[in-house]
Amino acid sequence: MLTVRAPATSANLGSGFDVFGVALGTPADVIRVERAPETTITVTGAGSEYIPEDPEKNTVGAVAKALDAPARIRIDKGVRPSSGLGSSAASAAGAAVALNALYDRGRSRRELVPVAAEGEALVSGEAHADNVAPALLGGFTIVTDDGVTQVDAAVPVVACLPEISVSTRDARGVVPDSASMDEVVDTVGSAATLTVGMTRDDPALVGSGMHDDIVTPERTKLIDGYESVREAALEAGATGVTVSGAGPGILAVCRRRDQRAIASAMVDAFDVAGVESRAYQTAIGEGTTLYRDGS
Ligand SMILES: Nc1ncnc2c1ncn2[C@@H]1O[C@H](COP(=O)(O)OP(=O)(O)OP(=O)(O)O)[C@@H](O)[C@H]1O
Ligand SMILES: N[C@@H](CCO)C(=O)O
Repeated sequence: MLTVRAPATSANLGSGFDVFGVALGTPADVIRVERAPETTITVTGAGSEYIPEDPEKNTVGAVAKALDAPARIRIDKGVRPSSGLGSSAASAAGAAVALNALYDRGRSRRELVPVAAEGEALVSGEAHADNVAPALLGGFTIVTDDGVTQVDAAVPVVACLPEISVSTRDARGVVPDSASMDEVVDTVGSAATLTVGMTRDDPALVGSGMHDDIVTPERTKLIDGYESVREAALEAGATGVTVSGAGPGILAVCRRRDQRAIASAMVDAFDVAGVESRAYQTAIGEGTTLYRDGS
C-alpha cells in the first residue's frame, strides 16, 4: 500500500488566468492505493457526499485509466469540492503520484502533469493544468502550451473558504470572450510583477501583481460578500486579494505577522454578509508527498 498527501492549490492569482498556480501548505487530501484487478474508489472527509465514487466520474478514476494502473483507491478529502482550492486537482495529482509509484511507471512529476490533467478534463470539460501542476511540483507554477515553469516560493497566504459552492464549469461560463488592449497591458504588467515577487518571496510585489480587470470582476459577482471580505483583508494588512481559482474561495497574500488578523477579518466580513466561512492561515508550500508502506 502507498499513501500520498496531495495539497490544495490556488490557480490564477488574478493576473494569471489559466496560467499561474500555487501549492498551499494546508488543507490537503490523503490518498491510499493498493494494486487490484479493477479500480474501486471510496471517498470520505470534507464534502465527500458530493463526490462520485464511480471511477468513470471521479478524477482519480481518469488518472488510473491514463496510467493503466487499476487499484483500490481510498480518498480522505481535506480539500472540499467546488471550493476554488483545487479539490478535484488534489485528488488527481495525488493519484498520479501514488499509482505511478505503485506500478513503477517511471514517469517524472512533470510527465505526470498531463496525466493528472485528464482528471480535470473529466470534471470541468477542459484539461487545464494550472491546479495539477502546483499540486505535483509545489511552489509557484506557470503553465503554458510550451510546458510548466516552476519556482519554489514560501509566501504567506490566507485562503478563506465560504460555505457556498461555485463549480468550475459554471465559473468558466462567465469568462469574457474578449478584452481591450488597455486591460491586456495592465494584466501583463501585473503578471510580470507577481512573477518577480515569487522569485523573491516578496509579499508586497506578489500582492500588487494580482490585479486583473478582465476575468476577476465577472467571477466576484458569483461570491456573496466578496467586496466586503476583500476590503476587510486589505485593511487588516493583506498585500493583495483575489478569487482563488474559479471561487468561491478567496486568497489573500500577506506578511506572516498580519496573517491572524487577516483571517479573522475575512471570516467576520463573510459573517456580516450572512455567509459562514473558515480561513486557512498557510503559505505557498510543497507538492504531493509520497509515503511508502505506511512510513
Ligand atoms: N476526487 C475528487 N475530488 C473532488 N472533486 C471531485 C473528485 N472527483 C470528481 N469530483 C467532482 O469535481 C467537482 C469539483 O471540481 P471543481 O473543479 O468544480 O472544484 P475545485 O476543484 O474545488 O475548484 P478549482 O479548480 O476552482 O480550484 C465536483 O463536482 C466533484 O463532484
Ligand atoms: N484556471 C481555472 C482554475 C479552476 O480550476 C479557472 O479559473 O477556471
